Amino acid sequence: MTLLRLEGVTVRFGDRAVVDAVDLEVAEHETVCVLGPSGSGKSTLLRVVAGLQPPSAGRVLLGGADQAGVPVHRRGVGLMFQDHQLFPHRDVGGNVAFGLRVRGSAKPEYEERVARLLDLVGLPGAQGRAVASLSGGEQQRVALARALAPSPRLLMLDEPLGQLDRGLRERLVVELQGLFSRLGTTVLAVTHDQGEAFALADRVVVMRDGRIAQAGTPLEVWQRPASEFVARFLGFENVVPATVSGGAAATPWGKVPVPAGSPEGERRLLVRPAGVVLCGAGLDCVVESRTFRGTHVTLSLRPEAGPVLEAECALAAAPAPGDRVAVAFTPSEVVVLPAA
Ligand SMILES: Nc1ncnc2c1ncn2[C@@H]1O[C@H](COP(=O)(O)OP(=O)(O)OP(=O)(O)O)[C@@H](O)[C@H]1O
Repeated sequence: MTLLRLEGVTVRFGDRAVVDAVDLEVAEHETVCVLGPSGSGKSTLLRVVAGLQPPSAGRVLLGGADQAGVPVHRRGVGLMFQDHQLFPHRDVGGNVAFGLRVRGSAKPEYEERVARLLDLVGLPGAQGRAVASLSGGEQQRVALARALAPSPRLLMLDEPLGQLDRGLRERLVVELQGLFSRLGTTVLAVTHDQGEAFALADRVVVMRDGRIAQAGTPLEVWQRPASEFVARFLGFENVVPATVSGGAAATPWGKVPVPAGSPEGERRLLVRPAGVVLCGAGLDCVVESRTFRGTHVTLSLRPEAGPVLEAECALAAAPAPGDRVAVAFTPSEVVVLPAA
């Protein structure tokens, strides 16, 4: 069932639409991550759903009910923003209990719930600790427990792990995912970090200039970016102009095979690095640099023609900078994109 529905939501500041006719649905128990570069309108979209920003046009429906005129505290949404989330002068328990006390819960009732939430976020018994004594990751968990405390029907996260270092972020993303699925929480999160979005979300929504550039499962978006913008935003660099016909594309790198059924004509072409394969004969390149990625190596190759190519290869097979190599292209890793 649909919990949240946005219909043609537009927010204008002056004559600029920073959110532009956005339609979006979030199903119950679903985690949707809105992803996009800085300034694409992600936070503004969240603020509209929360009731912190009135839309200039369009409707926000929660559980089928139009939220026009419904104030923030009556929408039943939980909010967790990236900074200054915690009250520094309250202890951990006081922070988590805040929303419950405001709602008028009795002390024994909320104390039990606070204890259960702190267990859930991996901080059992931390009620009496001072906020200042917590690490960044612990503070993030307390903020999460506080947002979850009043059992919001929709939890909204704005750059939830933005301040944390990568290792901690990766661990917390996995924990959050488990927690949301155990609790059956419906989540709308915004982030500019594609790794975070792809790890957390059932569905990702990529925004560009206030509009939805693409929506789909992480796998769909990753495998079939809808445009050069989305491809580049995901970090893919191998995008060139191409003329597609008869199962191949004429590109600055020469002929590149494309998947069967690809659209023909003047297009843009994405070759994922995994589809640039070192082989005995093909496009001659010089290795410019290589970066170890743990499970594989990313190579930056200077081809005899066309722009620099990014390739991936196994650790053991990695050539060194300055080496001459030849590459061929694997059609399953090639995506024909619309012309720019
Ligand atoms: N109250 C406001 N008045 C005028 N312009 C605003 C206001 N709030 C936001 N904007 C502008 O709207 C655009 C979108 O802002 P928003 O914060 O929604 O983007 P974002 O995608 O969340 O970016 P970031 O990732 O940097 O937080 C920005 O250009 C911003 O400057």
